Amino acid sequence: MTTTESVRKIPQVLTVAGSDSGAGAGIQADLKVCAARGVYCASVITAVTAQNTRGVQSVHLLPPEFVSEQLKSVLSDFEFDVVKTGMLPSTEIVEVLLQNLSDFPVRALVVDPVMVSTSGHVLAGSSILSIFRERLLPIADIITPNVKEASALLGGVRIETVSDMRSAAKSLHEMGPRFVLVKGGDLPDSSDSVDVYFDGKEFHELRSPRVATRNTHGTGCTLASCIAAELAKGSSMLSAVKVAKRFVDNALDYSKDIAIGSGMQGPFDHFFGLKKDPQSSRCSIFNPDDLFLYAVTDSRMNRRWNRSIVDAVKAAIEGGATIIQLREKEAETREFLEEAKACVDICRSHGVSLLINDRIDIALACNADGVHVGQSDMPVDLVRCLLGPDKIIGVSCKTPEQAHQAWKDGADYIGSGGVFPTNTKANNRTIGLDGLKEVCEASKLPVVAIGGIGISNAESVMQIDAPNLKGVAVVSALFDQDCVLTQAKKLHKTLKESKREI
Ligand SMILES: Nc1ncnc2c1ncn2[C@@H]1O[C@H](COP(=O)(O)OP(=O)(O)O)[C@@H](O)[C@H]1O
Ligand SMILES: Cc1ncc(COP(=O)(O)O)c(N)n1
Ligand SMILES: [Mg+2]
Repeated sequence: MTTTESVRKIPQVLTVAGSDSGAGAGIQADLKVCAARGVYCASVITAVTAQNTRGVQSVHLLPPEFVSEQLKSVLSDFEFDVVKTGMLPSTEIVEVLLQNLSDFPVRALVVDPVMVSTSGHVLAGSSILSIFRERLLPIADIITPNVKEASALLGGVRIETVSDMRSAAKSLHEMGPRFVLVKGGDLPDSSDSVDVYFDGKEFHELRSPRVATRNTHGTGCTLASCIAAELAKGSSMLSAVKVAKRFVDNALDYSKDIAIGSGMQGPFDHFFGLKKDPQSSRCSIFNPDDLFLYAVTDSRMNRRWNRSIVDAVKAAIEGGATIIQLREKEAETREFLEEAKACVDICRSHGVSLLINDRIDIALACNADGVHVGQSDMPVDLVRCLLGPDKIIGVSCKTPEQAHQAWKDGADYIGSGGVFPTNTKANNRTIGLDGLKEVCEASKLPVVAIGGIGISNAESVMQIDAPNLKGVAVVSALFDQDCVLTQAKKLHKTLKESKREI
C-alpha cells in the first residue's frame, strides 16, 4: 500500500467457539453472520464436533494450550471491536480465554453460554458452571442464554413462562454482566418467539411470531454473532439486539422451506441466496474480450425503423454482437423494465451479457449482468456497493484521470470517446484517436472505444496499438440501419480482420 492511499478501519469480531461439521451453528454460523452483516470475523476454535442435521455424534476438545496459541496469535495482531464466545467446553479453556482477555483487553465481550445443542447433546458440562458464574459472566457486556442454559446457570430453576424468563434475567444480571438476553426460542407452548432483555433497570420483551420450520439449527449462535457484528459497527446494545432478532427472524422465514440434510435440525440461509435460480445468476466473471463488438441500443432508431428493442437486440446478437447495453433515455420505468426483462432472457439464452445504461434500479430489478454509467451518473464506488461484487460495471471516461478513478472505484471496464463526431449523443466532446490512445495507455482497465464508429473507420480504431483496447461500441452503425443482422455481421467481419492485421 502506498502512503498516499487512505486506509479504512474495518469492524472486526473474534469468535471463540466450536466447529460444527454441518456448518449450521458454531464457528461456521458466526463467520457467515459477520460476513452477511458486513463485518470481518476471525475464529479461534475450542472444539471440533462431528455434527449434522440429526444431532451431535462426537466432540473433540482442543488442548487448552493450543486454544491459547490461537488466541495470542490473533489478539496480538488484530484490533477486535468485539469478542464473542460460543462453545467453551472445559474450565481450562475458559481459563486461557480469561488470561488472554486480560493480556489483550477488548472493547466488548458477548458471551453465548452454549451448553446444550438444540438436539439435546451436551456441549459443555456442569463443570464449567462455576467459572462461568464467578469469572466470565462478570466481565461480559451481554450474555445470551437460552432457557435451559439460564436455568443451569441459576442452579436448575424452572423457566416455563415469560414471567420466569424475566426473573431469570434479573438473577443473571446480579452475577455481573451489563446486559442479559434470555432467549425463548425453546420455550414450550408459545406461539410467539419471545426473548427477554434486561439492562439492570428495565425489561424489554422482543417478540416475533414463531416461524414453523425444522431449519432452526444455529439460531442461538446467529443471534449472538449478529449482536457482536452490530456492536462492532458502533450500535448501542439495545439496537444491536433488536437488529439481531430481526435478522434471525427474517433468515428463518426466508429459509423455512429449504431442504438440507435429512434430520430434524436443518440449517438456514444467512445470505438469503440459496433459493435463487442458479441459472439466473452469472456463473463466470467478466471477460474483457466480450467488449469486442459492443451494441448499444437506441429507442428512437428502433422506432424509426419500426422494430422492437427485443428484435433489435436479437438481430445484433445473431450478427455477432458480444455484449449488449440498453440505453433508454426517455422510456417510462415500467415499460423499460418489461423490455429489459425480455432482453435479459434473450441475452442469457445466447450467453451474452446485458448491461443497463445509468439505471441501477432497472439493472437490479431485471437481474441484468451489470450497468454502464457516465461521469455525471451515480458514483462508481456507490454503484459497486449497490450491485455487489459479481455485476459488471462500465464507466465512460474521456481522460486518464477519470480512467484511474474508475479503476480505484471498482469498475470492470471503461468506455472511451467520442472518438469521432456523432449525432447520437448531443454536446459530446470528441477526443479523437489520439485522445483514445492516451486514455488506453493510462487505463488499468480494459477499454472499449465509442463515438461515431462504423464499418468505414473501425479498422483505424483497432489499429491504435493499445493492448487493452478490446473492441468498439456502436449505436447507429447497427441500429440506424435497414437490417441490423447484416450490419452486425459486416462489422464483426471488419473487426476480426483488423485484429488479425495487428
Ligand atoms: N421458530 C422460531 N421462530 C422465530 N424465532 C425463533 C425460532 N426459534 C428460535 N428463534 C429465535 O432465535 C433466537 C435463538 O433462540 P433459541 O433457539 O432460544 O436459542 P438457542 O439456539 O441457543 O437454543 C432467539 O431470538 C429466538 O427468539
Ligand atoms: C459447535 C456448536 N456450537 C454451538 C451450537 C449450538 O447450536 P444452536 O444455536 O442451534 O443452539 C452447536 N450446535 N454446535
Ligand atoms: Mg435454538
